[in-house]
Parts: sequence; C-alpha cells; structure tokens
Amino acid sequence: MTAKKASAALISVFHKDGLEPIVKKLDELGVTLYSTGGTEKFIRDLGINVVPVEDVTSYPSILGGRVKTLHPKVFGGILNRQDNESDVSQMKEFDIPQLDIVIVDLYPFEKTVASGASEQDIIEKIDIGGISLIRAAAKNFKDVLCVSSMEDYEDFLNVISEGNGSTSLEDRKRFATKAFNISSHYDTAIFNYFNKEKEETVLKISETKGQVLRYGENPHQKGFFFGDFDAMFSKLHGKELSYNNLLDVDAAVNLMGEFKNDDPTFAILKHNNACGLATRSNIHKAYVDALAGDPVSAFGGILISNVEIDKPTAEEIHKLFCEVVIAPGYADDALEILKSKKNRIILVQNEIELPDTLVRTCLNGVLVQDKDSKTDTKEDLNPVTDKKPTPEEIEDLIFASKLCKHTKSNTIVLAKNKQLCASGTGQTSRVDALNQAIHKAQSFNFDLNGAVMASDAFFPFPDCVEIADNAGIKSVIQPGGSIKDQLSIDYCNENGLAMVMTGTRHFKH
Ligand SMILES: NC(=O)c1ncn([C@@H]2O[C@H](COP(=O)(O)O)[C@@H](O)[C@H]2O)c1NC=O
Repeated sequence: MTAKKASAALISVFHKDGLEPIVKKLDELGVTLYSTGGTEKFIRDLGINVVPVEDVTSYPSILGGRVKTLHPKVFGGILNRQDNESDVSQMKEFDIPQLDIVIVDLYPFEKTVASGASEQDIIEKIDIGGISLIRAAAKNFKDVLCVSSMEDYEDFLNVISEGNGSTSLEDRKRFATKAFNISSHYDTAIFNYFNKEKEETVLKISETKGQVLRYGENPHQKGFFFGDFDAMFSKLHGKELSYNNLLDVDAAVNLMGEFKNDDPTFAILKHNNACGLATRSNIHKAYVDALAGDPVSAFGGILISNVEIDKPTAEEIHKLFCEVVIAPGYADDALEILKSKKNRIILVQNEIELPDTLVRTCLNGVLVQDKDSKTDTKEDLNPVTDKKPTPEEIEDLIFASKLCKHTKSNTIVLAKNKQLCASGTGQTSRVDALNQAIHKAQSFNFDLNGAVMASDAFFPFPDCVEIADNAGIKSVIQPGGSIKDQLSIDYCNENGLAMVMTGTRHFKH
C-alpha cells in the first residue's frame, strides 16, 4: 500500500500568506498540527489547535531563533522508516511523535541579498532548521510528504483534499523532487553570495524558471529557455517565442544597449546580426533608413527601437513581414496597427540589466567570460595617420564600431551618416568580410564615397585598407596591434585615408 493517511504535520513557514486554507483543511481532516513560534501563533489565532514544537523538544526556541526545530525528537519523527522494526521500537522508546507531513517556507535569502541588506542581516537569513526539515522529509518520501515552498501550497491543498487526508507515493516523490530543487537552489544562492569575488573557480548555476520551447534551433531538436523573460519584457501580442527568436532578441537587446542614450535609433536583425541600423532625428526616419540597409534580409527579421514607436513608424513596419518588434513603448495607435498581424510578437523592453557574465557550452564543459562591456568612445580614438577624421566621420566611426562589436567575427562594418551601408559577417578572413560588405552595399546602391570602415580586429596586412580605399572609404577604425600595423598606416598616409586605433578588440565568435 503506497497511500498513507496523514495523522500529524509539522508546519514552520516564513510567509504565512496562503497558509490558512491548508491548516483549516488539515484540522478538518483530524491531522495534529505541530508548529514553531510565529507559525504557531498564526495557526492559534485562526482558532485552530496546534502543538508548540517546544512541547516535543522540551527546549524553547534559542539563540534568537537559530535553533528551534533542530532536535532528535523532531528529526526522528520525520526520518523514521515506518516499515523498519528497529525504527518503530526506537520511536516508542524515545517517545517520538510520528510526522507525516512537513510544510516549510524558507527564510528569503535571495530577496534579502537583493534588497542590499547588511552582511549580518543576510547571514541571519540563511535558514538552517528549515532546510534540514526539507531535506529530511524529502529523503523519507516513502513515508512523508514535504511541502518546501509557499508556491506549492495550492498543489498540496489539492492533493490532500482529493486524497481525503491520504497521500500517494507518487505525490510524495513528486513533492520530494520539488524539495530537492528548492534546497539545492537555496544552497547555490548562498554559495554564490559567499563567492562574490570568484575566489573559487567553481561554477554553480541554478535556474528554476525553465520554459519548454516548441523546439530548439531546428524542429527535430528539443529546446528550453531558463531565465526570467517576464522580468525583461512585457509581451503585448503575438505567438510564442521560439529558440531562434530568443537568440535574436538577445542579440537585438545587446546591440541596442549601445544606443540607449543616442538619438532615435532603429535596428533590424537577422540570424543575430544587424542587416539594418540607422540613427536619425526621429524614429520614422531611423526605421526607413535602417530598412534601406538591406530590405531583402529584413524579411522575417527582428526589429528594435531605442524610443517609443509612433504611428507613422508602425505604418511602415506593417508593410514588412517581421517576427518580433521590441521597443521601450508604443503609441496607442501604433500598437493597434502592429497588433493587426496575428503572429507578430510585440515586446516592451523593461529597464533591466543583463548579466555581465556570459556562459556557453564548450567540449565537455562550459566557457565563462565577462561580457564585452567596452564601448569605444571619442576619447578612445588614437589617430595614427597624417589625415585626421572629420567630426562627422568620428560620429560614423563610433556608430560603426558599436555595431561591429555585436556582429559575428570576422566582421567589417561600412557606415555613412549614421546609417549601416553593409557589413561582412562571420567570414573566415577579414578580406572576405570587407569584400562581402562592399559588394552588398553596392548592390543596394549605396555610395561608399566618404563612408567609414570598422574592423573588429586588427588588419594583419595592408590589403583591407587598399580595398576600402578603392571603394571610396575615407576613414577607418580598428583596434591595432598587428606587427604589420605600419604597412596599413603607410598605405593610408600615401592615399589620404584617416585611420584611428582604439586598442580594444571586439571579437564575437
Ligand atoms: N532554527 C531552526 O531550528 C528553524 N526551524 C525552522 N526554521 C525556519 O523558521 C521559519 C518559521 O519561523 P516562525 O514559525 O517562528 O515564524 C521558517 O522559515 C523555517 O524554515 C528555523 N530557522 C532557521 O534556521
């Protein structure tokens, strides 16, 4: 028989909200309730009989609540094996009450850390007794049902009501799984707090908000997202986001983060790279000029704006088939237009910081690195040629460099008047990336005379500046650092090009 009738429950919870229906139900079912200080008072105030845990331990809660349930009579009541003769006789010998249900809601450690509390307050929010109760009850799931978080109260209430006081082995094991999820996540959070300075080269990630995606990168692959999408975005409309949508949204948000404080800027991305980008005096113009960057690739793209989207912009966007639109907000009439396509995903981006550590799988492990948080500014530009870039060219160099940083390596970005003309993306050589960019820009009738070129890494040879010069490019930004830098500088000097070095490489593999 795997169904067990519950006769006693220990309840010790931090959050008392939501507890009332549970204790009422347990009382109605004739279950004896044992409880700790604040929880006991809460139950008693409801007019329900409850046994203080002190009556079991013969100890008061001591050391400011650090020790209240940590006692053999409590843990014996949870950990005894009901089908083990020796356990059963010891329960009698030591007068230990049988506990069939344990309900715990832990001290809110993570919330306390996030609130910026003092170290002492944080330390006091490391739950010791509660986590021990959870682990003990979950270990003994054959006999005990463990409710380990207030988020599971409703689930538990259904189980106990449907079973009329009995619980099935299946449910007890299901709740034990939840319990070990809670306890391991809790300890991970504590470790990561202590390991803030990253002294231990150990990686502990605990994501509890997993979402099953329709599929992975392709329909025959499974896919999941672990993260808190709702903290980052309010989804106003459209179909469920796919694995690839999420990757594109990530690329879009990271790119637009570079233009947060700039004039209205619009970007269109495909396969994580921008195919259109423009900064203008209003968002309508920015969209039109971003689209002009590559109206062919824009089909099915991810669109992002750094300012609210107005009606004229929405009318233009509406002519295009696009997967996702992201903005800090939408005018009402703009939203109405955008919503008129059933599947179009419309997101409002909330003001929230992205993590500053990047993680990806590698071989049989993972690679971890700091995010490339360096954005090239005017102060970073070291002019290395006789000719210096004009103020307009400097604006374009910074614009192109910001985009370069968010484009797959090897990359070359060509820009003019704060508009992306074209980029070469993810090429195996820098020359290929440049040729791809020039060819693409010319195919969309961009006049590259006076355009600027940004390179994510140094030029190993002077071939790139020569090709760029022949296409009409007048100014170049690159990190520098090649032993043959001087050859590129010499070419620029001989041919009237301006070049600046930043000293910062922006590879994106
Ligand atoms: N010290 C102990 O023995 C102990 N036993 C249970 N707790 C926690 O005390 C809280 C409930 O306390 P109260 O019922 O006094 O409001 C729960 O969050 C529970 O996880 C304890 N507190 C911290 O470790």
